[in-house]
Amino acid sequence: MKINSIELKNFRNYQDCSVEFDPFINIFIGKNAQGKTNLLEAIYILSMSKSFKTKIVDELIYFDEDFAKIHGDIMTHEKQMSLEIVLSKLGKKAFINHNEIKKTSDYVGYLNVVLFIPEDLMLIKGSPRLRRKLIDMEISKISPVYMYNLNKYNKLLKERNKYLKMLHDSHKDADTYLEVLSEQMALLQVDLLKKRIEFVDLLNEISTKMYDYIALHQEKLSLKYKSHYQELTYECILDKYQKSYKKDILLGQTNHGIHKDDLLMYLDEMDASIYASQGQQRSIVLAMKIGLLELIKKEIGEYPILLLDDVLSELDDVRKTKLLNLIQGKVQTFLTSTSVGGIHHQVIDMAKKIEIENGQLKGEENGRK
Ligand SMILES: Nc1ncnc2c1ncn2[C@@H]1O[C@H](COP(=O)(O)OP(=O)(O)OP(=O)(O)O)[C@@H](O)[C@H]1O
Repeated sequence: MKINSIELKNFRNYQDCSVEFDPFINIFIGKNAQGKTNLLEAIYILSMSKSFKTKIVDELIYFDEDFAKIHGDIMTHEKQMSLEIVLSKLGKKAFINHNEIKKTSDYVGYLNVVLFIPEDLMLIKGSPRLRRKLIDMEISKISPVYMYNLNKYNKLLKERNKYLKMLHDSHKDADTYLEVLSEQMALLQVDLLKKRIEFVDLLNEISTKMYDYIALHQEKLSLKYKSHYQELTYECILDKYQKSYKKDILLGQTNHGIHKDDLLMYLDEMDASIYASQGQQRSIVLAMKIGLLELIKKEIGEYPILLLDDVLSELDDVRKTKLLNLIQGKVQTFLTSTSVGGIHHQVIDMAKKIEIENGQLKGEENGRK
């Protein structure tokens, strides 16, 4: 899939912007704070209907304006489509081919992106929440049902935690309502967990190969999903709920479930969250991101778009070349850089270079190589 062009109105520091893209490599070049990441963010929002930087819609709208608009013409499965996101003080609206789409799970999936930002290095040593978020985001791109059920689960979890606090504060025991909430959550978890485990198994298979290629066969990467349940059955999950009613009420929260799970990473059986060096962490994240490109291609038959924000400077020449070899001629890629200096000359030669200054594209017609 590809984005042919994008138009922005009042988005971040872009008042009016329109740009056509190269089907393969596009580089946004500019000094600091000119709007390079903002442009990547716009593409990301067009894909996921939300930002990777903020939950506050107002921050996305040009100072003092009432609304922002992101419009993109895309090509997917050889079909041309238009996607549009309108952001205002009232929230956001999503449109496909000018028809409003109310449910996020019906919108996400037409334009798939894989994002790689410097903060992703935190995936290895940061909190399990980051790894769960990655799993959920990536499965949501390929499975609207998963996204829909996950939203339902999160709402139930919020409701259950609120109810547990109430039981705790009023010194009450478990009752029928807690039982009903637990049953509903157990039922949803069977499918959600199955999907997560399948996803991690597939990602493991691909990322292991990618790591082997990137890290020059030095050690073996393996990924494993960590769940709280012995068996993936409704009965087993519900039994665990029932056995932890007392503890849950005492602590006023649900102490197990997919919201507590983790993605474990090993290098030659050693826990990467403890032992991986900086270089190894970069290789793991890169292997996983390329693994995601391949996984999405396998699932939906097309490569997603790759967004690289400031990450090339984090990679050494060997990794840069390997990344380039893996995506060249296959994946539409957008990357940001303050200068062309840090970028492989092969990339520069074939890319469309888009210069950005203070929310304006410098001579769009000069953007071509
Ligand atoms: N809602 C907004 N309205 C107007 N300008 C905004 C808004 N949000 C952010 N900006 C401006 O956008 C600029 C930052 O843009 P961006 O993060 O894309 O920079 P960048 O070119 O990627 O820089 P760096 O190389 O430092 O990462 C800042 O000047 C900031 O003031």
